Amino acid sequence: MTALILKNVNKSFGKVNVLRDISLTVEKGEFVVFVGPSGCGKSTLLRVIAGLEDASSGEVHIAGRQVDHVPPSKRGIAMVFQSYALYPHLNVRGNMTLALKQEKQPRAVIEERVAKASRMLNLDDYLDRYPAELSGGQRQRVAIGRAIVREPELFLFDEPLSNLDAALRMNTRLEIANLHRALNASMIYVTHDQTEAMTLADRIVVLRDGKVEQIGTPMELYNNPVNRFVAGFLGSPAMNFLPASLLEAGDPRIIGLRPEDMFLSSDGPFRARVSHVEELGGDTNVIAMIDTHQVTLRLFGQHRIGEGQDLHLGYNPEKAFHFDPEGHRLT
Ligand SMILES: Nc1ncnc2c1ncn2[C@@H]1O[C@H](COP(=O)(O)OP(=O)(O)OP(=O)(O)O)[C@@H](O)[C@H]1O
Repeated sequence: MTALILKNVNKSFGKVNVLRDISLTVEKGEFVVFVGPSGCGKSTLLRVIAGLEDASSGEVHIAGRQVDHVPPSKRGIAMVFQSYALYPHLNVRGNMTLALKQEKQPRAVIEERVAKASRMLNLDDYLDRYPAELSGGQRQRVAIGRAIVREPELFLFDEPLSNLDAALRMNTRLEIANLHRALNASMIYVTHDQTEAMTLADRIVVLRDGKVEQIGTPMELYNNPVNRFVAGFLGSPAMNFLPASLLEAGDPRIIGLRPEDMFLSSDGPFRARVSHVEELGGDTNVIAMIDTHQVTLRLFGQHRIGEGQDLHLGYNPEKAFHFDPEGHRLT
């Protein structure tokens, strides 16, 4: 059975079309990530799925049931927000059990589910604490635990890690990946952190201006983006774009080169001046100007390169992407 089907979903606020003709199928057990620039409609789409917003037209089906007129609490979904949204006057156990009590689940079921979720999330020692007595990471784990105990058909995550610091983000990201595996749950996850998107997703949906630009596995999108927008959106540092006329006068195309596919080469075709060097220890990012175009190279290891230095740069032609001036992919 499919976890979610969206059929031609549109949403407008007044005259503004925020979601445009979105169709998508999520299989049971799949982890699907929505990415896209700020304002592209990721959260609105999640809220339409959750029932917190009504679609202006189109259909939402969850686990085989059309839910367009079903209230959020009856859709079989559980949502985890960036802000945690815990009840401050309830302790961890109270936060995790509230929805189950409202559903009038038997006490034994409630206890069993809380025990299982708190074990999975390492929350056993915190069940009597109140949200104010927890760290940000612990609060987010409680919010995730609250979703798990409901055993939803579909988990919805809205940027759940964006309030956490970098180290905690990485740990919690791994926990979410483990949870997905352990629960074999269907999950939809909104983020604008593309590391989260690349590492967590079975499939990524790239949105732009309320429309789906491309859907695919992380590597499909990375290796075979349909256009310049997707090519530039996935990958960190981002893909470099250079006018092909730098190599051949009059060529209107744009060349796309990933930072790892450019290198130092004394007979390389590009002359560049280094504007900045980021030494990461294991890697070095070199930011340089080719004419008026900024490029980033990702070099393996440590390099003695200084600002203002002139370099010759080469690239691997097999790894080059070509786009027409409108950004459509050519090769
Ligand atoms: N209740 C509302 N009324 C009017 N416009 C809205 C409403 N909610 C969202 N919008 C608009 O819809 C568009 C999409 O917003 P949405 O929050 O879905 O984007 P997003 O991709 O999640 O962005 P971000 O990454 O910044 O959170 C934005 O232009 C936003 O201003």
